[in-house]
Amino acid sequence: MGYQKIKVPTDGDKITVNSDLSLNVPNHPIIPFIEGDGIGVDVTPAMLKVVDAAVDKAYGAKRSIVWMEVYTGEKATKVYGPDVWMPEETLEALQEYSVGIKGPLTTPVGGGIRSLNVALRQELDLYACIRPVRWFKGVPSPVTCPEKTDMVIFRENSEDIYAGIEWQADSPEAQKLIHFLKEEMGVTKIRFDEGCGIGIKPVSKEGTQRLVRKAIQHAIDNDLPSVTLVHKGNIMKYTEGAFKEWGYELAHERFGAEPLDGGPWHTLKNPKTGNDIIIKDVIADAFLQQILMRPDEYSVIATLNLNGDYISDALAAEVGGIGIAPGANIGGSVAIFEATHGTAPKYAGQDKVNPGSLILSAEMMLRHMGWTEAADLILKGVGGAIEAKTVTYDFERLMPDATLLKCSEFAEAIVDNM
Ligand SMILES: NC(=O)C1=CN([C@@H]2O[C@H](COP(=O)(O)OP(=O)(O)OC[C@H]3O[C@@H](n4cnc5c(N)ncnc54)[C@H](OP(=O)(O)O)[C@@H]3O)[C@@H](O)[C@H]2O)C=CC1
Ligand SMILES: O=C(O)CCC(=O)C(=O)O
Ligand SMILES: [Mg+2]
Repeated sequence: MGYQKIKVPTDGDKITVNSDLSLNVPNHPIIPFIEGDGIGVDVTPAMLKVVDAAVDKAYGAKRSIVWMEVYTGEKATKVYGPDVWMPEETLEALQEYSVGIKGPLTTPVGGGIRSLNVALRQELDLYACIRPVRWFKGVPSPVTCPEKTDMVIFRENSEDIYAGIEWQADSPEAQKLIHFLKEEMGVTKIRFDEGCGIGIKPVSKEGTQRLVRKAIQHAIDNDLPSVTLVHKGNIMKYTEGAFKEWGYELAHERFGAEPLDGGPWHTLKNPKTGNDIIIKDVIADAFLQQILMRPDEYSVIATLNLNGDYISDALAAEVGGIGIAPGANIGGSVAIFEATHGTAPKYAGQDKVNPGSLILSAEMMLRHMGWTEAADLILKGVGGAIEAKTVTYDFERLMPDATLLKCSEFAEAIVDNM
C-alpha cells in the first residue's frame, strides 16, 4: 500500500496472520511504532535500543526488527497538519503490519480531543488490554511481601463508560437525553437536571464473553489457578452485574466449568494439565482492599474497562509503580503493545523516567511473535539491572545505596545485563 508520509522500509517483510490468528513472522519483520507524546521521546528510543540489542544477541544477523515510524498525537500534527491527531494511514499501517508498539499519548481533561489511546483500541477493535503485574527482585514496594502479587489483568477495552459516549452539561444533546429519560423512560433519579452532564455505559454479552474467553484461555495455557471476574454488579446490575453473569455462563458453556458448592463460583479442569481452575468473582471495592491484604489469592483478573484502568495502576504500585508496568492491546489479527503509564509531561524530554514499562511491553511483543529467546534476554537484562541497583529516579528514591541512572543509561544497563 502507498502511504503519504509513512516511509515503508525496503529491507523488511510483513508479518502475516493465519485464519487461526497464528502469526507468520519473517526473519526481518517491519514493525510500526508510535513515538508518543511527553516522555515518549525518552522511553521510545530506549525501548528500540534494548529490543535491537536483545534480538541481535539472541539471533545475530539471522533476525532483526525493521522499525517503521507511524504518527499519532502531537507528532502527527507536525507531520500532517495542525488538526490531524490520528491520520487514517496510521490506522491502515497498524492493521496492515499486524504487530505494533506505541508510546503514551496525551488526553486533555474536561475538553479538547478525546483519547487517542481509546480511539486506537476502538478503531482496531483491540478488545483485550492485557497487563501482567509481577515483582522483580529488588524493586522497592510499599507492601511487605510484593512477591505475592503475581497477576495478569484482562481489561475489556472497547465498551463501558470509558467508550466516551457522553454529553456536556446544558448542551442540547444532554438536555434532549435527560428529557427523554424523564419523559419516556420514567427516570426519576436524575438529582439535578440543570447543569448535568450525562454519559452512557454500554456493556454487551459479546463484548464481555470475548474478553473472558481470552482470560480463561490464558489461565489454561499458563496453568494458572484462578480467573476472577471483578465488577460492581450489586450497584450497576445490568452492566457490571451482567458482566459477571455472562462471564460464568461463558466459563460453563465454552469451557465446561461447573458450579462449585452450588455456585456462583465455578471450577474446571485444565485440559492441558488436569489442574483445577477456579472461576470466581469479587465486587470491585472489596477487590481493591484484598489485593493489598491477600494478593496471593488472585491470578488472572477479567474486568470491565474503567475498573481495569484503576486496577492497573493500583496493582502496579504494589510491585514498584507504573514505571515498570507493561501492557498489550490485542484484538483479532492486530496487537499493539503499550505501557500502562501516560505521558508524564513534567518529565518530558529530560532523559529521566523509567523506560521499563515500554521495554517490558516490547518483551510481551517479542513473546507474541514467538521470539522467546530475545524476550527472555530482556527479562534477564531488566532483572539484572535492578539487582545491581542501577535504576532510574522512581526506584532510586526508595532504594538505599542505589545508583541513579538516566532513562537512556538504564536502557544501557539492561543491555549490559542481558
Ligand atoms: N496509554 C496511554 O497513552 C496513557 C495516556 N495517559 C495520558 O497521559 C497524560 C498524563 O497523565 P497522568 O495522569 O499524569 O499519568 P502518568 O502515567 O503520565 O504519570 C503519573 C505519574 O506516574 C509516574 N510515572 C509515569 N510514567 C513513569 C515512568 N515511565 N517512570 C517513572 N514514573 C512514571 C510519575 O510519578 P512521580 O510524579 O511520582 O514521579 C508521574 O508523575 C494524560 O494526558 C493522560 O490522559 C495516561 C495513561 C495512559
Ligand atoms: O487514554 C488516556 O489518555 C488514558 C488511558 C489510560 O489511563 C489507560 O488506558 O490506562
Ligand atoms: Mg490508566
